[in-house]
Amino acid sequence: MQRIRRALAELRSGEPLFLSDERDPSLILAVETLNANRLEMLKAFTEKPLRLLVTAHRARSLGYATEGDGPVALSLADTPNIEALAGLCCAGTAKNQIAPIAHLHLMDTAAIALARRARLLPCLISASIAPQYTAIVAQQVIDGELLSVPRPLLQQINAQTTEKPERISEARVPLSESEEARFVLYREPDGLGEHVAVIVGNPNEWPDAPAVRLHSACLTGDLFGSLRCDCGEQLRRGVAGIAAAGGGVLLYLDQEGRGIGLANKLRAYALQDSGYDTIDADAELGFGDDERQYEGTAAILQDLGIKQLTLFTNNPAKINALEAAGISVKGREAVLGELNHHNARYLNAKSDRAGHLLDEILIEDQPSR
Ligand SMILES: Nc1nc2c(ncn2[C@@H]2O[C@H](COP(=O)(O)OP(=O)(O)OP(=O)(O)O)[C@@H](O)[C@H]2O)c(=O)[nH]1
Ligand SMILES: [Zn+2]
Repeated sequence: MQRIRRALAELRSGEPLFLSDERDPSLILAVETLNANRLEMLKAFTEKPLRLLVTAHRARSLGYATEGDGPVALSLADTPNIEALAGLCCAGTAKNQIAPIAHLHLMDTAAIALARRARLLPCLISASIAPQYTAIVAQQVIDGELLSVPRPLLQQINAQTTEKPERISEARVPLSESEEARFVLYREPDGLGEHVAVIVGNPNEWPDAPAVRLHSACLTGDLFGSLRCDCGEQLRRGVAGIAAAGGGVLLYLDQEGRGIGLANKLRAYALQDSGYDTIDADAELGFGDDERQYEGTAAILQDLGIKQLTLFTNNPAKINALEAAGISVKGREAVLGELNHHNARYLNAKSDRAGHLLDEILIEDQPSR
């Protein structure tokens, strides 16, 4: 776990990682952190063309006929240029500069999972280390200049998401929508994610299936009242609804941008301003429709003693995810925000493409801007 945490930090700060696989020892770097020096450094260790690792979503949006969820490796010409690389990772002008497909290495899938977990663009550059440089790389690892990530460790990256968040601290926080409220903070085992359970009302007086809302963080909507989405209203109405239903929990989940992080959500917003809808924009960036995971969420509910609940949501996928994790969803209540001309396109896409139950507010299709 400690090494995975360090690997996430290295990747985010633009340091290379040494993937110490016997067959294909290589250095990887996140493309969004690339600069001319870092690119030269990678090239200095290899005699083969550099490879670009992208997700299946990104490969498909680049026009590759790939099936399944696994990543795709592209073979880069001798002198890849940073702008063209960025264009291959993120919607840009590079679609006509299609590179040939390269061989996948055993650690590629886990490496892409690591980039996702680091909430970076899931796009990595990889350099196979030429045999004459392995001793230099080994020395850098010994000197602490380079972090080595062995294959078994990297393969744990997905498995670790099933570890339970830990209860850290709590306090009474009266809210305008419910004066009787306590905030309980849970920390993910990787030490990065933090979720808050807002306990509304007195748990001893809750109904048998207490009201629960799983609210995914939305800095723009929750804090600033962004008109691009409906989150801020849903947050406040969620607390009020839970209080009116006799109490329960609003879980404020560290899942900004449907799990892709704020940096990527802002990238997706920029794409939406050039015509993509919310789902296609995420696909252009290499992400699926919804990258959120709910195993930790179910563990928090269990820690709070909740085995059955009434869910405040319009998203059937959340009901399915909780049921799959062993929590019984006895009923559903809608939590609606307000339709406006900035969020109409977003809400329509959620209804038409992601199956959200929003008929009550989607009276008519309005232009987005
Ligand atoms: N990637 C991405 N995330 C967005 C966008 N707009 C809002 N979000 C995020 O979406 C999450 C909220 O998801 P929604 O689809 O609005 O609602 P939900 O949580 O699935 O369902 P409800 O329970 O009905 O609210 C928050 O994490 C927001 O930050 C967008 O255009 N792109
Ligand atoms: Zn929002």
